[in-house]
Amino acid sequence: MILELDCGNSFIKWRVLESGLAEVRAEGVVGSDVALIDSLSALPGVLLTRCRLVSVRALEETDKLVNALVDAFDVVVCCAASAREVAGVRNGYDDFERLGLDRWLAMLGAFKLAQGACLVLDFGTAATADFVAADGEHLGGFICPGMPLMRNQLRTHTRKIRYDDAAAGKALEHLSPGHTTVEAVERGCMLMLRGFALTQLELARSYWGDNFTLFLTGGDADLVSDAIPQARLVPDLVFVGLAMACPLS
Ligand SMILES: Nc1ncnc2c1ncn2[C@@H]1O[C@H](COP(=O)(O)OP(=O)(O)O)[C@@H](O)[C@H]1O
Ligand SMILES: CC(C)(COP(=O)(O)O)[C@@H](O)C(=O)NCCC(=O)O
Ligand SMILES: [K+]
Repeated sequence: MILELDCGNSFIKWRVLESGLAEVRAEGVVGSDVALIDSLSALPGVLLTRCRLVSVRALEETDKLVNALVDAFDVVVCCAASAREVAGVRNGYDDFERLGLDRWLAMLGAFKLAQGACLVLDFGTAATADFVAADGEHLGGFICPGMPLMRNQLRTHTRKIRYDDAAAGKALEHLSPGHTTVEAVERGCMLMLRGFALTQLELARSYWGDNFTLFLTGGDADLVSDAIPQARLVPDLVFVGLAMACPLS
């Protein structure tokens, strides 16, 4: 079986596939290397042989995780690496190695699924936008703080904004102006995310009219999805690209 990992700045997204099949046997989201190994060890009837992984973490941190996986499961690990061009998509950064690998893989996945121009919006620790033209040229992108960074900046850098995560979830049941601190902050940050998304959508329209596909991905994608009904919500977009960057055959 194949283990797939998407190591973001906050969470590790994992899933286990049957070798040679697209079928997902098990999947999850964990906050640490130890929690990952524990979750995988607890899976009944799973024998991992290979692993493909993408990480936006520091090299030493990623190496540490790879070593832990090899020790625990004796897997052969393939780490996605930067490239100038894959599957018809051309990296648009001045220095192609500086482009976040999660962004790159999400673009590869999106271009494969769309077969044409696409806008990829990823809502994780950071919120990112990337534009890929119909000929596969990456036109560049934008990065801004995602929901966890926005709320934590307010909680850390003000004296009186304090609330816990449980209160945060409830505050987002509506989007009317808040009557409590938690409602005001959570709804305000959510509107910032939506504003970001709608601005990217306008830019894409100015480039391509209606001839493009808009993809939403990342753990907080559902915070903006009902504001953009025409978008395709593809939570595993990075994994689609990961399989392209690390073919295991
Ligand atoms: N099962 C989950 N565990 C943790 N966070 C989740 C989960 N499902 C959705 N989220 C949301 O996903 C966000 C993190 O998104 P993610 O794409 O995993 O970030 P990153 O790739 O930067 O680690 C969190 O702010 C949280 O609101
Ligand atoms: C922009 C990111 C921080 C997003 O990371 P994430 O929110 O998915 O954890 C990551 O793609 C990254 O570290 N990129 C390198 C800088 C760049 O893409 O220009
Ligand atoms: K991510």
